[in-house]
Amino acid sequence: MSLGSKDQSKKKRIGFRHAWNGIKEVTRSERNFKLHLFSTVLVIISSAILGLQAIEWSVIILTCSIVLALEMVNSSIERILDYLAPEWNPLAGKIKDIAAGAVLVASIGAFVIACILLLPKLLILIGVE
Ligand SMILES: Nc1ncnc2c1ncn2[C@@H]1O[C@H](COP(=O)(O)OP(=O)(O)OP(=O)(O)O)[C@@H](O)[C@H]1O
Repeated sequence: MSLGSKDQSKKKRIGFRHAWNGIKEVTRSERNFKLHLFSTVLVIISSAILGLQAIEWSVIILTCSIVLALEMVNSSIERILDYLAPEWNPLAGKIKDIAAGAVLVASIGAFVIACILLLPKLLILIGVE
């Protein structure tokens, strides 16, 4: 039986609320996510002050979103493993390390991109170049 359009839009709203609850949960409980969120806000404020072009904004937003989303996936993997394998287990440890490594790779990439896009404009702004 197919859902009516009213039921479908209610289902979509509920799905969005669950996703929002997930964002609130990691913001509340994950120190690393808070750190990445703070860095994202800092980069966005700096980008606004330095006047990036549309394509540069797109790269910055995409990069920051990837880091935040990966941090959330990493937190989910940690919780799944804490639930399925609460005791010490070498395989669980390796899986957690790999997931944390994925976040680190994306974070290093984001840092390099932020330097490439923001540093030259910052140097011009403070009159070094
Ligand atoms: N059940 C386990 N068995 C073996 N090693 C584990 C286990 N749980 C955690 N570890 C090791 O401790 C590290 C930290 O795991 P933890 O679940 O405490 O994540 P965390 O401190 O929140 O890490 P992150 O900074 O990546 O969010 C893992 O990367 C892994 O090396």
